[in-house]
Amino acid sequence: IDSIKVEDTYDGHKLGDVMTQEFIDDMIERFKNGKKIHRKYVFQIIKAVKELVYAEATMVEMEVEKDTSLTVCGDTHGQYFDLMELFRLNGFPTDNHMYLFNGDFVDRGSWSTEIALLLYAYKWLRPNRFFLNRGNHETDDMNKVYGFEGECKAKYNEKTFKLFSESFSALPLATLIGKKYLTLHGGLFSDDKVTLDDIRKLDRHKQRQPGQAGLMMEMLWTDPQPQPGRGPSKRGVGLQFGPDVTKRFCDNNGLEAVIRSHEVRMEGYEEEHNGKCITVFSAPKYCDTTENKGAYINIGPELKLEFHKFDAVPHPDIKPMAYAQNSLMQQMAM
Ligand SMILES: O=C(O)c1nn[nH]c1-c1ccccc1
Ligand SMILES: [Mn+2]
Ligand SMILES: [Mn+2]
Ligand SMILES: [Mn+2]
Repeated sequence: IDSIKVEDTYDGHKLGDVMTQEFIDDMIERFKNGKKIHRKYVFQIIKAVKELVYAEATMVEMEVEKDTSLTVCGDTHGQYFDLMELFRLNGFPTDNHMYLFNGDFVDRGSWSTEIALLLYAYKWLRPNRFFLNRGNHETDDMNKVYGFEGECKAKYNEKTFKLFSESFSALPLATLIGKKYLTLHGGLFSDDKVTLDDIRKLDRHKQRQPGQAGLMMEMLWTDPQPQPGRGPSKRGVGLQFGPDVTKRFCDNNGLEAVIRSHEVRMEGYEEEHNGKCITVFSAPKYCDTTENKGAYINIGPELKLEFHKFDAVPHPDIKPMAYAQNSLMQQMAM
């Protein structure tokens, strides 16, 4: 990247070798005004974060220390202006206001590069105060179809997407909060015997994409169901798990609850399975069509869950999936 020179005419804040709050504040304003940042900085940010998250455990373990708090957010799906609304209501990330984003940062909404770069910039600035779990939309197959690949190529270039793709494969798959709440994007497993240690021991670097079977796929794809036992997934990938599965997993692993995302909820969140399976979704008015609220969860040092809902805000007139590459049929017709 050193060979790339930033032109004197570039009107944005300059980035040196380390991330700064000033750079982030300038980037937030540029993105709000429909501007981009220099591709040199895009490469720097993604490469720095890829190295940071690569070195993290497959299950990150963190505590909410005295005088700090943690906000858990669910899917944001490229809805940058709604993420700004969340930060306006709940506070921007700081040293003692930590954030965890529980996957599906990108795809669908047409400001996916803005969201990904902002979350990455915060990760680089405060790596031990800002946490990212991989979602099923941090994968090549989904990004090709649901807009992120097309948006990277349209706003930046092909290399930008390749770097993001490599960084997505490096992301942790779960984050344990205060030994009581396991957060992951999708949900639980086809096997009752899976323990936190199995997740810790999972070598995520051996398998870059989740595929159609296995622990990684299930962590990114499964959904809760009201009936006991396990059932087929409505998505054709993964499975559905009932309240008994969640109870056994929590009891076997000393957990209070599992916090997951991956599905829209009309109120932005939902406590299911007798409060042991919690869904949090942070993309209000999803795809500009569903009349759902967004939500986030605030957790203090006493590890109590405080649920907050919020509404979508107006955004520039760019539709969801504006950069999605031509559909496969159209591509074949080319
Ligand atoms: O984009 C979504 O709605 C989504 N969020 N998580 N998984 C999906 C999805 C969308 C289409 C097909 C399969 C999964
Ligand atoms: Mn999603
Ligand atoms: Mn998902
Ligand atoms: Mn919208």
